[in-house]
Amino acid sequence: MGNLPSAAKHCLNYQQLLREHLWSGDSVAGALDAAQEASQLPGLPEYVKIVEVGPRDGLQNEKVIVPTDIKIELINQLSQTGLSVIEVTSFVSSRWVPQMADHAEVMRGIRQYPGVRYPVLTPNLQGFQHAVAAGATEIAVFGAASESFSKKNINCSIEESMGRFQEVISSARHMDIPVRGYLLMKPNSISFVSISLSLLVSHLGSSLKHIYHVHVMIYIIAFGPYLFILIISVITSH
Ligand SMILES: CC(C)(COP(=O)([O-])OP(=O)([O-])OC[C@H]1O[C@@H](n2cnc3c(N)ncnc32)[C@H](O)[C@@H]1OP(=O)([O-])[O-])[C@@H](O)C(=O)NCCC(=O)NCCSC(=O)C[C@@](C)(O)CC(=O)[O-]
Repeated sequence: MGNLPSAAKHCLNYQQLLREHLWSGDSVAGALDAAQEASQLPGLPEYVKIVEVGPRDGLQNEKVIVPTDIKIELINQLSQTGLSVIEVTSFVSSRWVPQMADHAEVMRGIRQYPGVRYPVLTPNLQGFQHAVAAGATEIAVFGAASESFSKKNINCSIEESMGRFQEVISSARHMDIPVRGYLLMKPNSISFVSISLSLLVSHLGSSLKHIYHVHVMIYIIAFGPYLFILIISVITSH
């Protein structure tokens, strides 16, 4: 935690701030003051939730497949940095994403630290069932804002994907498993954010009554001399 850049520290939520101060030996009163001060700043949200997606989003893009024990060690070490949510892996087809083929081994192999949540991606009911069997207690579904992106990523239309998510979400709700939703879009699709979100919410409305957060995540990725901006909308249920 002490190594986090100060900008990142300001993104920590109240519980994190409190924990950080306790770890560093500062008084709880100091932590409370900092949290109260932050929550009183006009226009700022009460907290920002950080989801560390490196073990899943990062490693799925590696050309060389990272060995399972290294992934487990990475997640175990991340668990000790003060992060409260670490996305562990994805229960997708190994034909599509061979980098995530060891999803069950990784899920079973990590040490789950108290206070840290370990969600996984589940594109369909099969993925969800395998995830639960491997011990996942929190999941995320992911859809796309364009038909071509949806087909390319999860091999189905947007409408079909909604049906799959509905199955996954209903099953998750029966098991009291929290669900997050990603909505993927190309960088130039910013204007579609609100339309896509309202479509997604209205499609899933019946099974997603517990939604109360809609976030837009902005990724800025440096690639050589270029900067890419990726906007992702995230709906969280917890
Ligand atoms: C969605 C599927 C599975 C559909 O894949 P499909 O081939 O259309 O599935 P299907 O239902 O036609 O079944 C075909 C075969 O796949 C199997 N199958 C079916 N489902 C599963 C499953 N869950 N896990 C493992 N196997 C599965 C199924 O059992 C069958 O096996 P067979 O009988 O031929 O041996 C496939 O298209 C897929 O795995 N896509 C990968 C999508 C993916 O992981 N994309 C990257 C994550 S999204 C992302 O990175 C963006 C995000 C979220 O990070 C935001 C950001 O960028 O920050």
